[in-house]
Amino acid sequence: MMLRGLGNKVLVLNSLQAVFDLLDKRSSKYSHRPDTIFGGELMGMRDSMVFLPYADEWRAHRKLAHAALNPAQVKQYHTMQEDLATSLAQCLIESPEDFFEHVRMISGRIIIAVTYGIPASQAQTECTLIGERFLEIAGKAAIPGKYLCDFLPILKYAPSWMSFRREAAEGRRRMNELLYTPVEQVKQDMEAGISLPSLVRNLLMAPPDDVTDLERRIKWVSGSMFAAGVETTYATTLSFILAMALYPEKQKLAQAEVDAVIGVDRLPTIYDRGSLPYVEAVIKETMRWQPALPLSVPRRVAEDDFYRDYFIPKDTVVMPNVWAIAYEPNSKYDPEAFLPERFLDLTQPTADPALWAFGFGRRICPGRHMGENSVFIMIATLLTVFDISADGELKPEFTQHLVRNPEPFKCRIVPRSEAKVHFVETRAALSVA
Ligand code: HEM
Repeated sequence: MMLRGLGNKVLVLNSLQAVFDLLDKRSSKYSHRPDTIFGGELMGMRDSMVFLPYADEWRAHRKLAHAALNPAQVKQYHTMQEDLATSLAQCLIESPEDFFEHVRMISGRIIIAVTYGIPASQAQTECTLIGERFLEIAGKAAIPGKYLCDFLPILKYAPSWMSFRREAAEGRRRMNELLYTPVEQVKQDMEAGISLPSLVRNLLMAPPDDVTDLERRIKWVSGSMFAAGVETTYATTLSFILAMALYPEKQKLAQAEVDAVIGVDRLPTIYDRGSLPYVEAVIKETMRWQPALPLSVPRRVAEDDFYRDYFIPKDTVVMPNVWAIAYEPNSKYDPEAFLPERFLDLTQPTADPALWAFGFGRRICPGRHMGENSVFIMIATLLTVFDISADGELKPEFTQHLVRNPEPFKCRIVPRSEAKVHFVETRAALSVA
């Protein structure tokens, strides 16, 4: 579907086949990002990995990200992720009604811990808050049409006292704080010999060959991790809590599997992932039922192209309509229903969200292995320790941002037994993160 307006052209791709044909098979033409005036130019986010043009600078960032986030490397972050999932359980035992804030703070702390290795201390909380302050403005900058200057680029020359110019300047200041403060902390910790394993420490100690201008690039890569990793992890975990409150019978089935496989005398670990197929199906169904990025992250076509007799002009913005892929009609399973079973049925396969939720081709999410582990350990820990149920009538509503989050809702999150509370306390006492 092609949309045109105010001199812009937007191509919406509504099938997995079309998305693969263009974004995967023709990666060299379809791997650019659209330019934005507010976020990209005025705030300066154009230099972050998410928005960089598909060129050498982006390749250097991806090389650093791959060195730190490939499947072998992410294993060293398992303990930190498990510690922080336990922290989430502790917070929920203390004040379950604040579950939105707790999931948000722990999603941020996981990224800070893995990226900078800063332990759970004032320093880590401060870094998370620095990141959150940046996201307040960056999140708005990513909403198409939020700022008029993105449609009328001439407005970028407006006087600096105008409110959107002042907001962009504040966004730039907050972004610089996120880029510099935590990396400086890691360098100090390394000098003092107290740094923990982290993406930044590993890259500073053993940079990949051929990457020059290392420190500046490490700052950008690590800052991009926070911006790209927090909201998606948070949105997926909150959608899971909402699903469990709406579909208690699915929660019971997942809890029965957890109890049978890991037993009733410990908390889950990331190594349990392969032994919990129903829990994995619940996670896939959560990602399908409410995709965190329903229009993925837009691309821009580098040159004129033809596809199935259609002409796609240079600079067209391309939106992979992940929502349409997730809700593709299926003769056996209603796309509107929350049915993890669809992912266990080999006779009527449903496209696995691993194929579309993390993006496509050369720009596929570099944090997907880590993100999947974070989501798994938070969800498996919640299923082990708590019963989640609706508190009054639940009408699911979602934000209309690039990353789609549930709007505030109420639910009860109650420990399943005193013994579970005890495991959380015992495990928390061993925590280093
Ligand atoms: C459930 C969790 C996550 C989901 C659903 C998700 C999804 C996505 C998607 C759809 C894209 C766009 C890819 C494209 O253009 O085709 C993306 C890009 C990106 N993600 Fe993730 N992500 C998640 C977690 C993370 C985490 C934990 C990190 C960092 C540690 C991360 C870092 C990034 C970065 C840096 C990019 C930009 C890549 C580029 O433009 O080259 N993501 N992610």
